[in-house]
Amino acid sequence: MERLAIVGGRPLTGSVRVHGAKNAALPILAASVLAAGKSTITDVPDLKDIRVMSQILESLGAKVSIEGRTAQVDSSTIHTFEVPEEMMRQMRSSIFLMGPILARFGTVRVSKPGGCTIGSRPIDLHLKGLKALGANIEEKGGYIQCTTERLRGDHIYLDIPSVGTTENLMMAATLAEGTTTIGNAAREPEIVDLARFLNKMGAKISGAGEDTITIQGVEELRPTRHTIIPDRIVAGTFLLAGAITRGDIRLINVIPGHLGVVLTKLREAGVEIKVDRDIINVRSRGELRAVDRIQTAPYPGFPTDLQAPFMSLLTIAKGSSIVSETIFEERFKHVSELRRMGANIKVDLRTAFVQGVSELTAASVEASDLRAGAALVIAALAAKGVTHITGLQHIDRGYERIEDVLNSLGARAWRIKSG
Ligand SMILES: CC(=O)N[C@H]1[C@@H](OP(=O)(O)OP(=O)(O)OC[C@H]2O[C@@H](n3ccc(=O)[nH]c3=O)[C@H](O)[C@@H]2O)O[C@H](CO)[C@@H](O)[C@@H]1O
Ligand SMILES: C=C(OP(=O)(O)O)C(=O)O
Repeated sequence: MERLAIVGGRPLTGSVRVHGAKNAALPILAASVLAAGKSTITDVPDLKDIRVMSQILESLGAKVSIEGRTAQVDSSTIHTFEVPEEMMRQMRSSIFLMGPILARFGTVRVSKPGGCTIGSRPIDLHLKGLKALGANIEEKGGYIQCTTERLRGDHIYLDIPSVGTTENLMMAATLAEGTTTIGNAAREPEIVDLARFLNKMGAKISGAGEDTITIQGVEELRPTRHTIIPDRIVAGTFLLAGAITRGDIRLINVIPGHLGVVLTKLREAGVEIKVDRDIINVRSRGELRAVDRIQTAPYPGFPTDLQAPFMSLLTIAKGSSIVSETIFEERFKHVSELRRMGANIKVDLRTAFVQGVSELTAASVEASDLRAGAALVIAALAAKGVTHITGLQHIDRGYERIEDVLNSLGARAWRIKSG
């Protein structure tokens, strides 16, 4: 088992370049299945989930090469239309293969996907949408078999603006006969990036980033080249690291517009934020102040993926803050670990009441999921003493060598291997 040791209390200073977004790269890699031929995707982050996605693509028969942050996927050699169960279980994003394989080959067999344990995370909306597009779906022995002659466009309304469902259906509809509309679609920037990739492949998608997306089906797509957008959740995490350590850091390669409400809440907390095109400077000198309410919501609302890391900042902000999680039922697992570090947090169902304390103290804590892990890293950077964090496999799903980046900003963090 590996753990991360972090010495708290060192202000972070310097510059960091934000890597490409995991949540854009994963569906885009899956979308490369839609066209026979070699697509080139740049600024693909070097993360565990990306390696799992590339193994899945290879298991289907695609040729994948990743050098640095450039991935090339040649989908002309795909010969298998089933994703092995052990790979499906490794991450939620494995479900992104369902729409593209079905649309191109007329058949696909997958099992229920795994992923972070932050709630029940069913896939009913994905299946309902594919059925509306004419797929025959049979669920047996934990597997889901989908078949179709050719998908047909239809009007779909999502009961919840689900990010993954919007992406899966948008990919599937590109090769359907006729026009599909997706109402109550999710509007996250990663969906817009996927639509840009698909349109470069020859798809006819309009309205991505808005409430209703329209996809006019085409006969065939062609491979293309694309650069992934910067990761707004990683950017937000480093902004919080700068803020909690009373540091002064500069983030390069960010799209500030993707972080609107996060920047507003940081300013409310007394953090100085300066934006200049694709650069954000964060400086934290005065007192950190409690924030009246943070309520997670689909984009452009406050991102659920930054709820836990932001809560770490609030643990040492003066006054009482309220944090409500509306997207996932079990996304407060960081609370018990933050309490071990001295945080004063009470939880009532999906709302946390955070009473700021004067300081956190180091402890041994466990990351239960990716962003809970990020929250513990943020807290450890400010805590008195040396914090030890286990569960690093979760953190490595979303952050490239996090300790190296932190150390380049003046932190002291290192991995310890133990039996
Ligand atoms: C790889 C990726 O992009 N992951 C992101 C994506 O996850 P993901 O796409 O899984 O999240 P969704 O937007 O689909 O989930 C939103 C809500 O809808 C529910 N739901 C979803 C699908 C379904 O078929 N039925 C159903 O009930 C979920 O349980 C959840 O309560 O969006 C989440 C919400 O912004 C982020 O936290 C994740 O980081
Ligand atoms: C929950 C997340 O990822 P996934 O949907 O891949 O589990 C996340 O990125 O915070």
